[in-house]
Amino acid sequence: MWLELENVVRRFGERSAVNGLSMRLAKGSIGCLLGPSGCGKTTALRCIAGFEPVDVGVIRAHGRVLASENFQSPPESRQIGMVFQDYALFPHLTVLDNVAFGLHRLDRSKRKRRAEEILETVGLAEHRSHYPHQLSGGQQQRVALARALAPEPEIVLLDEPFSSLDVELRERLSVEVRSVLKTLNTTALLVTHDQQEAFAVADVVGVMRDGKLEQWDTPYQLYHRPETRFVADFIGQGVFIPGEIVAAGSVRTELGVVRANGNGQWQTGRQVDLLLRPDDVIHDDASTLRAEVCQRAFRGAEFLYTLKLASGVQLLSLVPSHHDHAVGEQIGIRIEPDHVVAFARD
Ligand SMILES: Nc1ncnc2c1ncn2[C@@H]1O[C@H](COP(=O)(O)OP(=O)(O)OP(=O)(O)O)[C@@H](O)[C@H]1O
Repeated sequence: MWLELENVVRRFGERSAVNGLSMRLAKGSIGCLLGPSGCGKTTALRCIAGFEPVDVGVIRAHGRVLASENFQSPPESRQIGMVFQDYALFPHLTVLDNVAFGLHRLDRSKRKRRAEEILETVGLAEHRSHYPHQLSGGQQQRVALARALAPEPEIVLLDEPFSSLDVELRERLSVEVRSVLKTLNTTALLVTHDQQEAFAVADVVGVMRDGKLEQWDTPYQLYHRPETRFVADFIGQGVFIPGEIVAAGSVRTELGVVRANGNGQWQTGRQVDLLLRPDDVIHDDASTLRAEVCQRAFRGAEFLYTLKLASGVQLLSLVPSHHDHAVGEQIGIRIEPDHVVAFARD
């Protein structure tokens, strides 16, 4: 593994900001720590970079121990590049000089060539003589990325790199940054509280809660196979509906018997909650199962309908927008069972 954290703990007084964090990232992979404010993402990143010591546990990277309880290698020897939220560019240096800044080991002409090469990769070659204030926020962040990548670090850490940008730019830049990292086969770890960003950039995402990971998985698995309710709630939209297990993998609900993937034991008679995502509830005129439209949000290509069952239980359903139904109308629905997940009720 190229980056490995084993049971890492970092305490501030009584409180453990990072509290038994374990994760592994393969060479060339992009990982992401995703979680609500205060869950310890930034502290974890700072421990990896060497700006915070580790109280318990070990951090290994590219074949070396970087930090453990009684050892801290200095940040500058870790071969780790950092990209911060606020770019932290030098205002009095040109784009080219900003990027060349970290290349002090190379001679002058090699520095310039390397800086030009990496500016080409991030699509900013023609801005090489500009100063940071002459660039847009997105361009400045790409310069910051180029500067971090120029010395060819073994790992790049990105701390909320897009959060000061507007939504549209954020989306575009996440895709661009992923493409640059993949082109260079760079191993990277991103920290964000924005799920869309995590999914757009990373191969593998860890949902953090109270200083540790709830699940470290592909975006697809996190969305369709959340292992805990916290992950199910934090990732994507959805509702829980009550049910009872009637056989392994079968749950009786108000919607009929639904096939489901379980995260608990399949004892017959056990009470569970089924997670239904908006894409699990399909609009089907031919279905005898009916639900009333309570709310609708137009999203261009689709409507997000909030539907009410006879019992009053509400569902969300994503429906192509040419199916234009009014609030109060009854529509036919069926459940697409492939991805339904059941959670045992305590
Ligand atoms: N230097 C510090 N001294 C004391 N407490 C700290 C310090 N740094 C972080 N903390 C605390 O540790 C917890 C985790 O903070 P951290 O910044 O790692 O969270 P985060 O998930 O990155 O949050 P955010 O998304 O809001 O930045 C918080 O309760 C924070 O107040």
